Amino acid sequence: MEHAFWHARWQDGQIGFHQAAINPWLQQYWSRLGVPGDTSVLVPLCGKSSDMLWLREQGHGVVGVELSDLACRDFFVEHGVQITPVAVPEGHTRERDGIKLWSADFFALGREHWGDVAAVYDRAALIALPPELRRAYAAHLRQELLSGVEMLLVALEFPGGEGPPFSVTEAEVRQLFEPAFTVVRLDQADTGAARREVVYHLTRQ
Ligand SMILES: C[S@@+](CC[C@H](N)C(=O)[O-])C[C@H]1O[C@@H](n2cnc3c(N)ncnc32)[C@H](O)[C@@H]1O
Repeated sequence: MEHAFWHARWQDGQIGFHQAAINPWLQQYWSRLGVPGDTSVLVPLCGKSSDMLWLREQGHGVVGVELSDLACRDFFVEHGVQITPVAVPEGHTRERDGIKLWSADFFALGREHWGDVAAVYDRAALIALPPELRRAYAAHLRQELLSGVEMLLVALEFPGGEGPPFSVTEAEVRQLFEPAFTVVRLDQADTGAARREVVYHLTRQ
């Protein structure tokens, strides 16, 4: 998926993927991961997700990575915070009250940028990427995450169709992440139009 595609989506306000409400799977299953509250959580391809605020409220530091500078700006502005972005070689950063957003290509950042994280929260990140980038995404996480890092992954399954979003089955999740990660399917729910959300708990081995 070209960067220009996502920049255009944000520019034109075509962000139907954005949810104003906190994700119910996050609220239901986060505690199952057993991540201590004073640790940091990486949120890849974060958009302007309010889920980051919820994670912060649980005591976590939050590091979000998002291609669109508009999205990063809007996240803070919509929560009443004006921040001057800091230019860095990879893009820009904005940081306030334990939430740091990088407007940068996720694949250009690694552990040296996002620091020590105990967990990853993926809602609509993996499924936003076409097949070759899904492989690159899983490989990048495998490369950059230390043993013991937990991950909550919300995927979507549906027959056929052109993405994004893309349908990502359990078989593909396992193919992408095992054996470097253990993969436990936690739950699922039909969301209408033959779509099913499936939530997984992964642990980096
Ligand atoms: C489907 S949206 C999901 C956003 C967010 N996770 C949510 O739940 O609202 C996917 C996001 O990934 C961003 N994105 C796509 N490719 C990216 C990349 N290579 N690096 C960082 N962000 C990227 C897009 O700009 C878009 O905001």
